[in-house]
Amino acid sequence: MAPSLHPLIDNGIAKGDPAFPGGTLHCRCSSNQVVVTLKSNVAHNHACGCSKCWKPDGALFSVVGVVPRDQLQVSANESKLHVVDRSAVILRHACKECGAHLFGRIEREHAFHGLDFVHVELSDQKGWQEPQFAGFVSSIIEQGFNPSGMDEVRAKFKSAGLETYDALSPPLMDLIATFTAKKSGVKFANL
Ligand SMILES: N[C@@H](CCC(=O)N[C@@H](CSCO)C(=O)NCC(=O)O)C(=O)O
Ligand SMILES: [Zn+2]
Ligand SMILES: [Zn+2]
Repeated sequence: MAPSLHPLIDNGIAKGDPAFPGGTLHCRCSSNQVVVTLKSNVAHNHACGCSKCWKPDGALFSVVGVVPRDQLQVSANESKLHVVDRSAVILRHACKECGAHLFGRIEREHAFHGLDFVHVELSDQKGWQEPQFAGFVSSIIEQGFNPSGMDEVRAKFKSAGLETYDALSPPLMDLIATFTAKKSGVKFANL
């Protein structure tokens, strides 16, 4: 049987609504759920195979997008959140009880500083931007996925209409490299 990439991808991707204004995310506890309100849609939503992004049970990939951090607020049960790994670049705030990651925040100097990372499957609403690409695909091998299955994984993404990359998409890698270049004082050559 083909492996599950992610529930939002396995049975075909539902297109989002570009006019969707945002909504709420909630953790998976049966009571006293942590609730996060987003005042905008997500951007750069993507499947991520890295070892740190939160994946639903049985899924090989996470689906994660970003919102400006000033558009995100924790609306209920904030005291249930803890940071999973304080040494990571993205500080992932997860529910201590159910383990769902409500948001990831970057506090250090970084190309993506100011953006929070969120998982739209934690919302009951429809209209969130659909996944745009798959990143860190080869990283699933580091977590125990047999490398012989990678062709099938990449083919499955392709049939769902997603490009696969082993880091982020070219526009996002360009943003990171531009940030690094500017930080080191590089002067861009004129074409
Ligand atoms: N092979 C590593 C890769 C981890 C990695 O660099 N992940 C990216 C993408 S996460 C969302 O797209 C990253 O920026 N990580 C920073 C962090 O996780 O704090 C692995 O699998 O762990
Ligand atoms: Zn919870
Ligand atoms: Zn990731």
